[in-house]
Amino acid sequence: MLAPNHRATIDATLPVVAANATAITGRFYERMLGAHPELRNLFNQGNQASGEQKQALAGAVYAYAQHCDTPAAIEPLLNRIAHKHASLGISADMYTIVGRHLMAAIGEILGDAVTAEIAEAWDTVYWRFAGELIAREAVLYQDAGITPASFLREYEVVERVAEGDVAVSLRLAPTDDAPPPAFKPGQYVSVQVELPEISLRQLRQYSLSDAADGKTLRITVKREVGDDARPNGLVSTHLARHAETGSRWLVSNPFGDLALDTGATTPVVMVSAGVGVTPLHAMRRHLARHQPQRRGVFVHVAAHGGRHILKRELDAATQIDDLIVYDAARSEDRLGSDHHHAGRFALAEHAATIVRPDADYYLCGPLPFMTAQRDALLGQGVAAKRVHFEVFGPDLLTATL
Ligand SMILES: NC(=O)C1=CN([C@@H]2O[C@H](COP(=O)(O)OP(=O)(O)OC[C@H]3O[C@@H](n4cnc5c(N)ncnc54)[C@H](O)[C@@H]3O)[C@@H](O)[C@H]2O)C=CC1
Repeated sequence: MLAPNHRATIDATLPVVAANATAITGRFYERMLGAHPELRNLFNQGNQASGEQKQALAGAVYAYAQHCDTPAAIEPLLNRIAHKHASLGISADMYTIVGRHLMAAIGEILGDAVTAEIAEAWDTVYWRFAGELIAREAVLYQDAGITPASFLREYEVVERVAEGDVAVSLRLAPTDDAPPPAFKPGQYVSVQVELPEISLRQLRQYSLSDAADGKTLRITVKREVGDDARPNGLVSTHLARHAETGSRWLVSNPFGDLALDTGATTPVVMVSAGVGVTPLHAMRRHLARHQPQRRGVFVHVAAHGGRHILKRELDAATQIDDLIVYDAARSEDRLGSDHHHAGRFALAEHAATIVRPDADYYLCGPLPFMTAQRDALLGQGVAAKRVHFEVFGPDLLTATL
């Protein structure tokens, strides 16, 4: 529990910090990356350019300050961040650097309004937040048998398969003799690439798109085309271009808390759009291989057959009912065989197929898609704790819930 005087100060200053949150975190990144340019490698340059990174940090710190005395409310956010940090090799000493620049940025943006008492209360909140993450990350590293200094391992691309017009699946085998680490369906790895064009090394997370086979890991990478707000996906474009069979890459251990409960027997409902299919496809493959009697529904939304990622692997025999939706179907797409619904997907229209007693629901896709499906499921009477989702990239959904 925060001390009562700190709690009162935090509650009194939350509105002004919230109103200035993105200015504070924007200044924080400028200061910190100016003083420690090497840390630029750790931050997604696309998210920096679009401003999503600073919104996400602001959302996380704000949510923590508000809810830190109610662990149940804050637990999912802390776990999600800790998993992401473990996939990036974040070490405990980095929190000192972040803390110093975050407190300095608060002082710069809010000026004289920051009394010694206010600074002390926010410093306390920051260090509790940091302490919670450091502890969780230490456990994740220990369980994986790695340290932040040894979080990457070399893998070779042993198979490369085009997924329609938009993506490529890469099967990766460790170059040492040991098998790859075990993982849960739904988890992701970070892949490191060198980008000489921007003099940076970048790490990006990719969901594992197949169930474990004890020999390889598979990722599926979509070429991300940019727009006014964000540049082309530098890392995915680089991988799509250069990750030929035989090429070698540094890859993290699998992490991620959006994982199928493989010990349960209750129905599983997977709802994805676009490349968001990847973690849910791994769940589907796991069910086909290891729990063929477990029932469920696999809903996937793509524009059309050419954009339907992992389409060729849908036929494994399972108790899973498929609902494939093309919302911009082409003339060659066959309704009834390769898709079951043409037109915009609205979950409520398919509630009789999708909503099942005792089911767990996993959502993955663009943020507006996940928000719409979550709202629709709650509208159908599904309990919020049954709806699992993970925002890839900065966590703007948690910030908006
Ligand atoms: N583990 C994870 O959480 C992963 C998440 N992702 C995320 O998934 C997203 C996938 O993006 P793209 O493939 O570019 O998807 P996209 O933008 O191509 O959309 C896929 C389909 O969903 C439809 N759609 C989008 N919003 C909708 C809504 N609100 N209601 C109904 N239909 C909707 C679109 O019309 C389109 O047919 C990315 O934002 C990525 O960050 C990707 C991989 C893994």
